[in-house]
Amino acid sequence: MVAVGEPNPDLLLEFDDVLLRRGRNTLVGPVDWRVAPGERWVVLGPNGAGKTSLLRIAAAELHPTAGEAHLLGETLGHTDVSELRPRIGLSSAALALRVPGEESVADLVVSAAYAVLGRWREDYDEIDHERAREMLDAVGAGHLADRTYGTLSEGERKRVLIARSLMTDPELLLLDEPAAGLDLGGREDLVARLAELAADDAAPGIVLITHHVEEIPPGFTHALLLREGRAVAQGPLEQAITAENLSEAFHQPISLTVEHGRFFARRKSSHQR
Ligand SMILES: Nc1ncnc2c1ncn2[C@@H]1O[C@H](COP(=O)(O)OP(=O)(O)OP(=O)(O)O)[C@@H](O)[C@H]1O
Repeated sequence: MVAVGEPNPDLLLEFDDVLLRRGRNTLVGPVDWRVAPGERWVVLGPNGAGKTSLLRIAAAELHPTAGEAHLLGETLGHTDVSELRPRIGLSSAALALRVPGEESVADLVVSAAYAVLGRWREDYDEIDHERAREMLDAVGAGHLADRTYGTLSEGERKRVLIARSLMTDPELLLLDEPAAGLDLGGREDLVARLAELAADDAAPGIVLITHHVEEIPPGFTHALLLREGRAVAQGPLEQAITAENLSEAFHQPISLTVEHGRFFARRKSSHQR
């Protein structure tokens, strides 16, 4: 029996009535949300729904204004976030923008082990270099190790940043719109890689943010649909991703098809309504 207010040690993430306000605006919440080990979540919602804000709390980058956020058995506001953050892998557009163009891919990945951006020391342990190579291989980017970040395509950058976020062997992996800006081939390639990661029992718990149901990799298990900071639906994927819930989240009539574990959505034409 876990006392109220105490983190449940069996959960990776536990949000109780989490609320995030900036000025008069409520960006998130109140939201209750639980992520257990082995689960692969997608967080879906329209622009401005609060997805990135929610993820930044999950990354221990922001504290909730109200409610309680427990991460990996620790409670935000009652723990040293500098010890918590290395246990959480994060790949986001904000991080991508901070990477210097001249940074080598191998250094960018290996430096994650030291929670720094940019290679700040000359010598990393060989074991770190080996792991960096393994992580790059795991996302199909092993051949890019000697390139500089600035020379990579958008799709290659996304894969390298995911390799970096896996470097510390995190318990929770947070991916903020990893397929944004990718062309069709790049998206499909990334979705396939993420499906492989999702199927890997040794992989951490995963939370992936997207606007598009087409980007949900097969093997993902749960979904949280957000609208105006609140959960429209959450739970096992097939129960949460429905035409009805998507219509509510995106505030328009949506029709949905599912083929071989992939979802496809479009707006209903007027004669379908
Ligand atoms: N510091 C801030 N002060 C006030 N409002 C903010 C602040 N940061 C974000 N917002 C607003 O909060 C809302 C949620 O933003 P957030 O980036 O979390 O949404 P999102 O679902 O990730 O959006 P998108 O899909 O467009 O990236 C938006 O309306 C945004 O303008």
